[in-house]
Amino acid sequence: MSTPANAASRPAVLPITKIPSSGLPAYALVVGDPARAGLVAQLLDGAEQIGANREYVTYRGTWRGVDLVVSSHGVGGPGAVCLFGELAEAGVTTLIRLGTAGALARGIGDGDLVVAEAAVRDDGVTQQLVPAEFPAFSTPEVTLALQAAAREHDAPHHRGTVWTRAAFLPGVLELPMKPYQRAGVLAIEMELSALLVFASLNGLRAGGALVIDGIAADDLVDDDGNSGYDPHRKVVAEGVDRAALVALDAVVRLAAADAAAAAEAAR
Ligand SMILES: O=P(O)(O)O[C@H]1O[C@H](CO)[C@@H](O)[C@H]1O
Ligand SMILES: O=c1cc[nH]c(=O)[nH]1
Repeated sequence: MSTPANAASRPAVLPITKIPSSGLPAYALVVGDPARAGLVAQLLDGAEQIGANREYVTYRGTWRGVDLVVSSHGVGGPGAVCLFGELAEAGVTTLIRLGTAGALARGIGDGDLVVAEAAVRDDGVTQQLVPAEFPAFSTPEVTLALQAAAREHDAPHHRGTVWTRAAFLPGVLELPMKPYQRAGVLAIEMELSALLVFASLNGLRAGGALVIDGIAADDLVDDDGNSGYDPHRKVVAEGVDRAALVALDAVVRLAAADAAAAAEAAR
């Protein structure tokens, strides 16, 4: 049998993340911080690092019998989309962002989890992929799996919309924090809408579980311009540990449902 020219020339690893170019499992957790990817990998059975380049560090392993990858995407939507694209090319079809975020609404405490139903598209990249009116929404079954897993782990959690914003802190322009707060947006972070839109455009499933690391960084800057943003507190680390288990168990729930659907289809 002859080999198609493009298959013969396919690289063993992909150029931006250096992950294998094919054969990855269907499920991925994506996180901003490479150290967080390592932390999740430590929970997995048989974890091995399968890629490391720039801010992108990827591990593969098994959680409760489900094969999955965990990858870091760094800070910001444009770079994160590079990871999502290469994961999809290599075989991933479901992506859950396990991130951190600042609280925008009252009643959301440090270490709490926000399960995202949708995101405001201020990510600075998807405007170049599809018109701005296109929605950024989580796949409903991913949202429900995350919520069920959060309940199972007694993790304090909230479900709703988050604001994905390219600018970590504002410059001289006024950004619409107050209107989004009045609209009920729960939290602010920097990559989720890029993931949700990328997933929609590519027929993938996606969602987000975000650990609250304080109020929005905008509101933590003092009169002298010093930032009080501190995502390194114990309450946040404990929230991340809890959220990692929630996200992994959400993957188990999705995998079980996928297996049942495949068995049903085969009958
Ligand atoms: O902790 P991660 O997942 O990186 O998420 C949040 O933290 C970073 C800002 O410090 C941004 O990437 C933001 O989205
Ligand atoms: O992106 C982020 C993360 C935490 N807090 C913020 O205000 N923004």
